[in-house]
Amino acid sequence: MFAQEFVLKQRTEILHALCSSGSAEHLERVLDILLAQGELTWEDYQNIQVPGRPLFTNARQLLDLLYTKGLDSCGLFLAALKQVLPEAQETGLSLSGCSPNIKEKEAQSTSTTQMLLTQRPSLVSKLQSCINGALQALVVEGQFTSRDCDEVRRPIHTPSQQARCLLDHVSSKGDLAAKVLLNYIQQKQESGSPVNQKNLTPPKEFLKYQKKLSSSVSAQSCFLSTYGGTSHMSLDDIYTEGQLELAHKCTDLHTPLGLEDIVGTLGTVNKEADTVLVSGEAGSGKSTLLQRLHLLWAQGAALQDFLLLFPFSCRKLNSEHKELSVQELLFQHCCWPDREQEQIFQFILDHPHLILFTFDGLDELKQSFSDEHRLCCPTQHAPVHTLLFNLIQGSLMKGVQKVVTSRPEAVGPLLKKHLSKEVLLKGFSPSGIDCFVRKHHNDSTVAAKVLESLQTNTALLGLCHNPVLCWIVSQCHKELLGCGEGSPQTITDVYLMILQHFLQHKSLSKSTIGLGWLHENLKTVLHLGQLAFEGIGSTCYIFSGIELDACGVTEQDICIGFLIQIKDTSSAHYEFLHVTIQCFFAALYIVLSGNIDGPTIPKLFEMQDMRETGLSTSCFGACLPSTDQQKQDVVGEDTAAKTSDLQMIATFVSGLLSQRHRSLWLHCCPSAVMEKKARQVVRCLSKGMQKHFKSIPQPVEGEAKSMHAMPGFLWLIKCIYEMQESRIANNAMSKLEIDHLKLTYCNIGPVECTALSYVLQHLRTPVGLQLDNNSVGDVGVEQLLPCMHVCNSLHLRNNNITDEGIRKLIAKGIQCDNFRKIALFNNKLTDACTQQFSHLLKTRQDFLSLRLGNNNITAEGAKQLAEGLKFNHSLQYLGLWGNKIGDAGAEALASALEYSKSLVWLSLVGNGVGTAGACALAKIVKNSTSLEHLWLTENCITRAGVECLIQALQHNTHVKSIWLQNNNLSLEEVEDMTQRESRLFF
Ligand SMILES: Nc1ncnc2c1ncn2[C@@H]1O[C@H](COP(=O)(O)OP(=O)(O)OP(=O)(O)O)[C@@H](O)[C@H]1O
Repeated sequence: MFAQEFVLKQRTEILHALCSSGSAEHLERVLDILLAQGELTWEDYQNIQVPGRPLFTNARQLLDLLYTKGLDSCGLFLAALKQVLPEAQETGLSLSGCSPNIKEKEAQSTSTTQMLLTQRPSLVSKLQSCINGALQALVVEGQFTSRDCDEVRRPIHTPSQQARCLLDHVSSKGDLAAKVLLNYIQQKQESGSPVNQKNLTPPKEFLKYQKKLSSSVSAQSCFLSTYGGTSHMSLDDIYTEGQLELAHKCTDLHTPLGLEDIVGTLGTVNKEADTVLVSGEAGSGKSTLLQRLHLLWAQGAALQDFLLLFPFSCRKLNSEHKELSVQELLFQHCCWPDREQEQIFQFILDHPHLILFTFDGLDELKQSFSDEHRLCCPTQHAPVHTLLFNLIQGSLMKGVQKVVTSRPEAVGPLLKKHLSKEVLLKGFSPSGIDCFVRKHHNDSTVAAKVLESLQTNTALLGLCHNPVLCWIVSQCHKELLGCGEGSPQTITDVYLMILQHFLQHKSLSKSTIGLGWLHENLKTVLHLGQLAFEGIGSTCYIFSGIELDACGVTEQDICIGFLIQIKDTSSAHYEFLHVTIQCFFAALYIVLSGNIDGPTIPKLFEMQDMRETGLSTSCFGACLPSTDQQKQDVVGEDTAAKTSDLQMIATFVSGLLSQRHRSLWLHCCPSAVMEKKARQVVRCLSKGMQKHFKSIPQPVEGEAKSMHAMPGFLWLIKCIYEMQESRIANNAMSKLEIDHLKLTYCNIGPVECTALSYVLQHLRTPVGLQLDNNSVGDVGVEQLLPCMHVCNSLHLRNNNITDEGIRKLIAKGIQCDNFRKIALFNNKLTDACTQQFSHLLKTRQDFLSLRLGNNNITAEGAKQLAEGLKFNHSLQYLGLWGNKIGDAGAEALASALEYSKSLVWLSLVGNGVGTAGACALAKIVKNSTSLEHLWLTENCITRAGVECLIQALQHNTHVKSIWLQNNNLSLEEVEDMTQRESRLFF
C-alpha cells in the first residue's frame, strides 16, 4: 500500500496511537523529527501545535497537511511514527513496509540556529536533564533574561516541553544564543560522563541486564498508586514540580533547585559522604519525586551518568526476614540477571560511581538508623536493615550514590553525619497547585471552577500546598463544588470528604442520602479502621490476606478503593492508598470502635511528652486489643514514622470528635461515649498547652518574656484548630502571658499559619511574633490576618513573600493599633509594594520599625517610601540593606528624612548609593535631631562622599556611628578620615 493511501485508511488507528494516552508527547516527538527533516516548515508546525487546542485536533491537522503534501511526506511521517511508537504495531497499527528509520539530517553548512532545528529530536532529549544549567549559561552570556527563563520553566510544561520551549526561544534570539546553547550541551556531555565511562565497554551481559532493569523500573514507575483504583493517569501527565530547597542554603544559588540537582554536587556539605537525604512532611511528594527520577532515568531523559539505578522501598524491605548479601539484595529485590550474575556484580563493584541506589521512606523501616554493626564485605550476609545502614554510611560499596527519603522526624544526628547534603521537599508552590489541578482535570472548565473555589477558601488553598491533599481536593471536586458555605476548613474535613466520596461512589448500595452514608458503611469503616490501627501499632503498612481476614476486611471492603494491591509481590498483599489515609482510618477506629478502652486517647496524646522526655513511645501497643499478643511484641520497636503517624492520628481524632462532626456519628455510637472521648481530647490538649507554658523561663529583669517553640507546640495548636471551637482555643491561650513568641526554622507553611492564627487571636496581651525562616508565603500571610490585632511586631524574614502578600498584610495591619514593627528581609518584594508601606507610614503616626532588607526595591520604590516618610513622625528604624535604590533613591529618602525627629537607625548597606547619594544623605546627618546610626557599607562611595558626611557631622552631636566598610577608598584615605572623625567606621 502506498504511504498516502495508508495514512488515509488507517487514520483512526494512527490518531489513536498518537493521542489515546492523553499526553502530547508522542505527537510532539513526531513533529520534532519532521521539523528536523525539513518536512515541516516552522509555519506548518505552528499551524499544527496550537496551544490550548485539543490534542486530537492538532493530530488531525497534521494528517491533513501530510496528505496534501503527498506521498513522500506521508512515507516520512510513517517512519517517524514507527520510530516514536515501535509498540504501535501491537495495537493493530501495521507499519511494516513503511520507509526505514529516519536519521537526523547531518549538520550541513547551515547556520547555528538551523542546527537547532535539524538536531531537534536529540537536543530535546539531551536538554531535558539540564534545563536549569542551560538557562544559567544563557543568562550568564547575556542571551536570556529572567523573564525568558520563567517562560521556559513554566511548571505546566513537562521536561520535554520545557526543552522544546527553550529551543524555540533560543532560535528566536539568533545565532549567538544558539552557539551558547550548543556549546553548553557539548561541554555538559564531555564533563557529564565520568572519565572512565567515556571509554567504558561494559560486558554484553551487563548491557542486557541494564536493559532489563531499566524496563522494569519504567514499568514500576509510570503510574501513580493514588490513581490505581480510580482512573488511569500516567506519571508523565500528572507530575508537577514540587518546591525543593537545600537545608543548608547556599548563597550562590540563583535558579530554583531542579530534580537533577538532588544528585549533583550543588549544595554538598560533606564531600566524603555519598548519601543525599530528601526530607519532607507526610504527603509532600517524596515517593512521587523518587518515582519521577526513576522514570526519567529509565526513559533516558535524566541521570544518564548512572548506568544502573536500583530503587528500594523501605516499606517493602520490612518484610524481608532472611539475612542477605548485598548481591542478593540487589538482584532479588530489584531485578534478576538471567545470566552471568557474578560478572555483572563484579562490574558493579568495580564501577560504584556509575550506580545509584534510592531508598524510599527510611522512616518506615522498622529499625531506627544505627551505625553499630559495621559491614564491609559485599558477600557477607546480614539482616536487610544492617545492609542498608552500611550502604548509607558508605562502609559497604563506597562510592555508590544513594538518595534516601524520609519524614523530618526520623533524621537524627547519627544519620546526618553520613549525608553529603539534605534537600527539603516543601510540597507545591501556589503555581504548582494551579498546574496540578489543571493536569488532573481533562475538562478545563472543571479545573477553573476548582481553582476558583480554592481562591475563595484560603484555608483549603493552604492545605493544597501538600500534594496529597491537593490530590484529594481534585479527586472530590464534585463534593467540593457542591458544598457551598460548608466547604472544608481542616485536614479532617478533607479526609472526611474523600471518605464520603469513595463510600458513595464505590459502595454497592447507592441509597445513601444525607448523613446516613457513614452509618450504612460502618462495618467497612470499622474493618479498615482496625487494620489501619493495628498496622500503625506494629509499624506495618503492607498487609497479607491473613491480616485482612483477621480484621474482617472483605472483598467488598477492598472494592471501596482505599486499599490497593501491591503489584510485584508473589501472593496478594495490600496497602492503603497513602499512609495519611491509614492514619485517618486508625483515627476513625479510635473514635467509633467499642473495643477502644479508656486510656487510649490520653496515651495517644501523651506520646509527644514521652518523646520530649526521651521515654519509649511503644505505649501505642498497649492500646491494641489484648488478644493480639504477637503484635504487641513487635510494637516494642520505636520508629520515628510511628511518632509522626501518631501525631497525625491524634490530629484526626481531635477533628473527628469536634462538635461540628458529632452529628455524623449519631447512629454509629452512643452519644455519651462520644462526649466522653471528646472531653478526654480537650483535657489532653489543655494539659499539653499548660505544660508548654510552664516551661517558659522567667525573664531576666528588663527583658521581654520570650517563648521559643518546643517540638509538639505546633502539633497541639493544629489539634486545637481541628476542633474548630473557639472556647477551646480561648481556654488554651488566655492564660499565656508572653511578650515574644519565637517560631523560627519550624517548617511553618500556610497550614500552620491557619492554625496559629486561629489560636493566637485569643491571646489577652499582644506579642511579637517571630516566624523567620519558614515557608509562610502569600497564602500563609493571608492566614495570619485574623491574629494581626494581637501582634505588635511581625518578623517574616526569608518566607517567600511577594508584593501580593504584602498588599493584604498592610491593608489589615493599618487597622491594627498594636501593630508597630515589621521585618521582611529576604523575601520577593519589589517596588510594587512600597506604595502600601508609604500609605502605612502616612496613616500610622505610631509605627516604629520597617525593615525590608535584601529584596528588589529600586529608586522608584525608595521614592514611594519617601512620600510616606515625609508625613511620618514616628518611625525609628528603617532598613533597606541589599536593595538597589541607587543615588536617586538615596536623594529621595534624604529629602524626606532631612529634619526627622524620630529616625534613630537607617541602613542602606549595599544599595549602590555612590558618592552623590552619600552627599545627599549628609543632609540627614546635618539636620536630623534623632539619627544615631547610619549604615553605608558597600556603596561605592569615594572620598568626596565621605567629606560631605564629615562636614555634616560637624553640625551634629547625636550621631554615634556611620559605617563605611568596603567603599571606594584607599588605605591612606581611610587612615586620614578616621583621624579626623572618630564616629566614622571603615
Ligand atoms: N509532584 C507531584 N505531582 C503530582 N502529584 C503528586 C506529586 N507529589 C505527590 N503527589 C500526589 O500526592 C500523593 C502522595 O505523595 P507521596 O506518596 O509522594 O508523598 P510522601 O511525601 O512520600 O508521603 P509519605 O511520607 O507519607 O510516604 C501521590 O500519590 C500523588 O497523588
